[in-house]
Amino acid sequence: MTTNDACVPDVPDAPVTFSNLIELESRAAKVIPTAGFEYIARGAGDEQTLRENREAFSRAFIDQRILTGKVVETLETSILGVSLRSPITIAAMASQGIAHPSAESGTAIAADHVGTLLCVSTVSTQSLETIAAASAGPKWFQLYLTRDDGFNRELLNRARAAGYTAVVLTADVTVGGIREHNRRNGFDAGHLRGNFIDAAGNPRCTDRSFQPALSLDAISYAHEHSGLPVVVKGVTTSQDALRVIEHGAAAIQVSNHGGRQLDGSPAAFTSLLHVAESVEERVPIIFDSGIRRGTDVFKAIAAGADVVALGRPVLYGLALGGWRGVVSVLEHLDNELRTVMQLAGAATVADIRSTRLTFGLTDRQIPGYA
Ligand SMILES: Cc1cc2nc3c(=O)[nH]c(=O)nc-3n(C[C@H](O)[C@H](O)[C@H](O)COP(=O)(O)O)c2cc1C
Ligand SMILES: O=C(O)C(=O)c1ccccc1
Repeated sequence: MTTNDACVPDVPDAPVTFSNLIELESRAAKVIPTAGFEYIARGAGDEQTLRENREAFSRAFIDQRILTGKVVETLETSILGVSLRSPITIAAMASQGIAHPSAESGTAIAADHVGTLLCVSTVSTQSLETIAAASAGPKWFQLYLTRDDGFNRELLNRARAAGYTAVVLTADVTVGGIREHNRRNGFDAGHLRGNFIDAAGNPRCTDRSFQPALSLDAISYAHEHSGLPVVVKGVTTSQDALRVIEHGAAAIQVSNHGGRQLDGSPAAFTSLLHVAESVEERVPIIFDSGIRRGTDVFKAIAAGADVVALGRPVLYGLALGGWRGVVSVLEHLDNELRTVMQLAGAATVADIRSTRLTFGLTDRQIPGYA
């Protein structure tokens, strides 16, 4: 037994009440054992990028439109043919059994309940088939390429066979990020990998380590062996956005992995501003890293994202209230977004897209400042 599975909380499925998603973190810290909590909550290195993911939103302001006569009509939207009740989807997150015994199945039930999309990690606690069977809702499969080619092909086949409708190729984990807390805590989630064992519990993969030499060929590889559209996750620059689109990406996910990989990379929101301008709507854009408020969702869409993906708060909801806790988290963020839309004069997601953002001036830039 390792420190992280010492006492996974078996909290009953029940709605969770809270004021905002930020305060959920300290609540979750009380129920998830320390090693697992730090694995989820913290970032790489000095956590400069983790902090900046939040800070960047506070420098962008929403140009409010008044006297429009508009009332919020719908939050509905779609991405790669998937209809969503709201532009808020769930990011791929590994080892969800750390947060709650229902693990990814709990998250899948919640996603279906609220009508959103779930992205399932290669390194999920439960197998991708178990998670697919837990709910009927739409699912994408997040791919980490291992060094075992046969296993990679098998995974992609399994994902298609189980009904996943896209592959999300994560490109920013060519090696694990520098996460000192995990070393200090002796944290190892390696035993929590449902896709890497067969029904009898035997290993399915000869070398579980991830492929460090990822190149653009991985896009066509993932597409050929799954027959599914490929989303490239971990795009932070315009140049890379254009390169992956040229090499067949059906969509891109602007993300810095929630500040868990390259510390010192810019806020994902800062990256989005550049990337969206260069992409010019050639492919849809999914955005993640740092979304905690309805205003963040609004700003990301106004900056050019089609949908956002929510990370850590989903696991906090799972830890605090099982699948019903995840529903509380998603509904809360939807409600905040609805209020922000109404105040800003946006009746639909398309209206959010056409809202302009203003960027904070420093005192010295304010006209008339001496
Ligand atoms: C506990 C945890 C596990 C994660 N595991 C994966 C993973 O297996 N694959 C992946 O592509 N991203 C993974 N991510 C990154 C998320 O997909 C997403 O980029 C990030 O959490 C978004 O930032 P946020 O948590 O600030 O919302 C993980 C994130 C967390 C918090
Ligand atoms: O922890 C993560 O963010 C992550 O993506 C990951 C990478 C390798 C194994 C497990 C999770």
